[in-house]
Amino acid sequence: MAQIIALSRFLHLQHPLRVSLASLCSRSMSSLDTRARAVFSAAVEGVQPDIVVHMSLERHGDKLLVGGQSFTLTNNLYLVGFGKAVLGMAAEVERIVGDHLIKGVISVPHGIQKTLHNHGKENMLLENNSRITVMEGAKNNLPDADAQKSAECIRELASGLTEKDLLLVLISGGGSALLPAPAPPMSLQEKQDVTRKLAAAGATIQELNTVRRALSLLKGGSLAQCAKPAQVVALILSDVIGDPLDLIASGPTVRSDFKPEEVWAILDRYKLSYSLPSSMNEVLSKARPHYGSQVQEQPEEVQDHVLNVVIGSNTIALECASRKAVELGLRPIILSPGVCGDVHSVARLYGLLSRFACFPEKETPPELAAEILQLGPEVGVESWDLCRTINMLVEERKEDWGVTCLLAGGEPTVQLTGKGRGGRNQELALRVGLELSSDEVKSGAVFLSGGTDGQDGPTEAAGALTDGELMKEAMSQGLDIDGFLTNNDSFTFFSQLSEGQWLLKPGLTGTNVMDVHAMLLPPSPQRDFQ
Ligand SMILES: Nc1ncnc2c1ncn2[C@@H]1O[C@H](COP(=O)(O)OP(=O)(O)OP(=O)(O)O)[C@@H](O)[C@H]1O
Ligand SMILES: O=C(O)[C@H](O)CO
Repeated sequence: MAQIIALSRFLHLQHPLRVSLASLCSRSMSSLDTRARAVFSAAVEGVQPDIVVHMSLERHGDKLLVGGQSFTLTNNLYLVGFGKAVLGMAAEVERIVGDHLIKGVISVPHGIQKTLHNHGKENMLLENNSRITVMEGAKNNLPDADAQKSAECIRELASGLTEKDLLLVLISGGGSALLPAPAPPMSLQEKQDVTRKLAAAGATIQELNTVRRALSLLKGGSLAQCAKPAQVVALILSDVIGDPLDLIASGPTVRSDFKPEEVWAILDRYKLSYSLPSSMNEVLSKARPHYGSQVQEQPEEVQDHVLNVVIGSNTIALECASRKAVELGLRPIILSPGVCGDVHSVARLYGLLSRFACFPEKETPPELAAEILQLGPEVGVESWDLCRTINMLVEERKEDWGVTCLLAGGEPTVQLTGKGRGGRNQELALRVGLELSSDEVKSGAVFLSGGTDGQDGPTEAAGALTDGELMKEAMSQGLDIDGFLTNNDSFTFFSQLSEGQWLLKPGLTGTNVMDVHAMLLPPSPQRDFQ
């Protein structure tokens, strides 16, 4: 604590600020609301599958430049892909290098072609004469027999390649469920049971995918291993905080060490060790059959035929949002692309930051900055990023730079206690609205939280917007916020509030780099800095 207070002193937070209460109550809501929506759209636009592929592949005659390396095209190109966004990625790859493409197979979510077609996203669909076979599966994001069939086709294609060939692997979120290849003797049903139990017990994506990797014939680098001696280039659209290559879609092109004790520790943590099928014991007790002894003796040689390139991520989405903010006359600050942790703590952080940017007393209480910094580890934000943000907020206000647009991304979590309809973005917006409403002095902030895939939980909305008038608005319409929150019913709440005008409904976007948060903080020109 002492350290944190000292840090806040270092940040010059002791300015005696004088705030005029009346001035702070004025709001320019509709304009901020519209700009917040435009900033979100720009974030999503910047990570559209076809756009990120276009930005990362450069074609010069028969040369393909990617990730700083050059590959020669001699009608030697093959393609596989799995994930929610790979259809759009594949369509763009085919537009760029389709003349050298021999064959491709992609595993995509059930019904996605029809949905994209219905949303008018023809640019994300393959041409009728495409050389790529599209296989749909994994209904409700769960591995199923269809996805297993796709995984088999992908494995077969990769296994038949020679050293003259180049395999492009398209990877995006949802790829784990779309590439199920249970290591024998484990059955698909058994593997599905294990992952479902882990997910229901609250395992993180890191834990879940560590287990999935250990039980698979294709994850944890094994797909790239199958393709050897062909060159492998993986284009990855990241949906995991920090973009860990070995975890996104369980890393089929990234060699990972197989450590059974790590897997057992995870199963123990969620008290699952004693309710597992015997096949799992068998899989975990022997070295992976497809990783021969030669591989283990010379691990550094295993993947020198593989190039993994992250072509889209939450960071890129935030950068695009930031550029849009500037265009709209806002002053962007990117807090972090790694916001996680319980939605209560995340909402608290935004409440504190808004309060900080607009404190009502003569001086910012050092406890305010201290509490912000203390929350950092709980919400996945580094102290350095919080300090930088606080410092910029101080500077922007001091120099009267206008409306600030605080941007962040990541994936907070909700502990479900009720049976309502909602998602983590709508629940976060609702909780931030409560924070903003409970402030004595209104900052005039508008907050937006949205899933970049366009779908927040099992709802038709991507997220919602909110501001400090939320509580008053809800009360005047007879809506009991606490009741909706207890039942995790944020979608119903926002649908009923002012005829759903606060919902964010971009429709299915065809991409996924987790969530984007934007908090627009209007200036408070009446502040005097002495
Ligand atoms: N009623 C609800 N209220 C709040 N959050 C919910 C509710 N129902 C589900 N969720 C949360 O929504 C999340 C699942 O939503 P979603 O389908 O958007 O997942 P996702 O993690 O974005 O998946 P993907 O990464 O595959 O897109 C889970 O974290 C779950 O806790
Ligand atoms: O498919 C998966 O494993 C998740 O979406 C994380 O990438």
